[in-house]
Amino acid sequence: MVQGNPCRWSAGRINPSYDVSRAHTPYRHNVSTISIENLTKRYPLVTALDALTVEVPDGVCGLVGANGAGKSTLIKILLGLTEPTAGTAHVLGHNIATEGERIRQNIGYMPEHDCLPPDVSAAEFVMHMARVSGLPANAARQRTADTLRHVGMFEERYRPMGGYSTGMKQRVKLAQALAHDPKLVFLDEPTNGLDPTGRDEMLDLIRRVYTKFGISVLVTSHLLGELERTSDHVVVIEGGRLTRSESTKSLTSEHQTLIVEVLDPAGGNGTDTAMEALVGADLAPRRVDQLLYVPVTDSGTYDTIRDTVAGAGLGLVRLQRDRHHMTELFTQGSPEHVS
Ligand SMILES: Nc1ncnc2c1ncn2[C@@H]1O[C@H](COP(=O)(O)OP(=O)(O)OP(=O)(O)O)[C@@H](O)[C@H]1O
Repeated sequence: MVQGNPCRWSAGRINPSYDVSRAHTPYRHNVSTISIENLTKRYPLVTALDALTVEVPDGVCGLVGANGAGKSTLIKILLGLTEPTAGTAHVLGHNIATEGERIRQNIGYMPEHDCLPPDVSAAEFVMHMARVSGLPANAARQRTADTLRHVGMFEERYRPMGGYSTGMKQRVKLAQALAHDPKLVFLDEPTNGLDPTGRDEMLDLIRRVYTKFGISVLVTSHLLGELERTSDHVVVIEGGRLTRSESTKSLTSEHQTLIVEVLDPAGGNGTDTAMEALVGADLAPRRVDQLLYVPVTDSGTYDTIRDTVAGAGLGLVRLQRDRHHMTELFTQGSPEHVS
């Protein structure tokens, strides 16, 4: 069960002639890492996945859904830990029903829950996982050092893991998923239990798993917002069904909104006047303090705002595109805009 070139990871650090065929791989939207067709999983009391069909491209893909949406079930099926009730899936081109071993040779898995033996050090544990995956002793030792260095656990690697903080444990779980140099890793809720700083550091590490080492990532979260800057692509599931599958860029750039700020040269309340005038021009402004947020309906919206504001005798101080965040797109009611 030796995976790929056992020296590639370490060679990346010490050898300038490192094989860059996978590192710094540009994101390729048209390459499917995982292909899922009509995947269904029924438990006696609940349907965890309901005819799910989706293509997961190369790169970092966020799998987002509320608790119980079916994320862990999907990962377990793709790993071959549980069988689907119906449907098929291919991981790295291999069929989950018939080529489970090939798939497992090429993927790493970071489980959601704490699973680290407390009396064992990180170095011993990651080394063991690399050996179990089939690496020869020397390569496993080198890879263990490299992965623990990558996740920032090199200094602490000889301490028993029972004394580690949650953040340190999450990092070791990530290191063991990477130890055998897989082509793809499944990370199940890697930011669980982390404080905001720890979460940001973990998200940066995950991003670098792809940009630095060329390992594709499927990362789950119940928090849509945190995957925005980490993921190239986002798959959203709800009740085991697909809600959305889109590139992060297109998700956050759709539904454009313009921020409008005006000034009344006569000294009155220009914002109220502008609000009234824009509604009269068939736009749908929303007011937050002295700013108006106006949804873009077509390419003429800019001109309409400019002309309407000028026609109302006001000065246009600001006409600026609002940047959308993924959380807004899935929030009920009026989104809160963050510029
Ligand atoms: N082994 C099982 N037996 C019965 N029902 C299960 C089993 N595993 C999961 N479920 C149910 O399937 C549904 C989906 O669970 P799953 O763990 O996949 O969701 P999730 O999106 O990963 O949520 P969480 O983040 O809370 O783990 C839930 O209703 C859960 O209770």
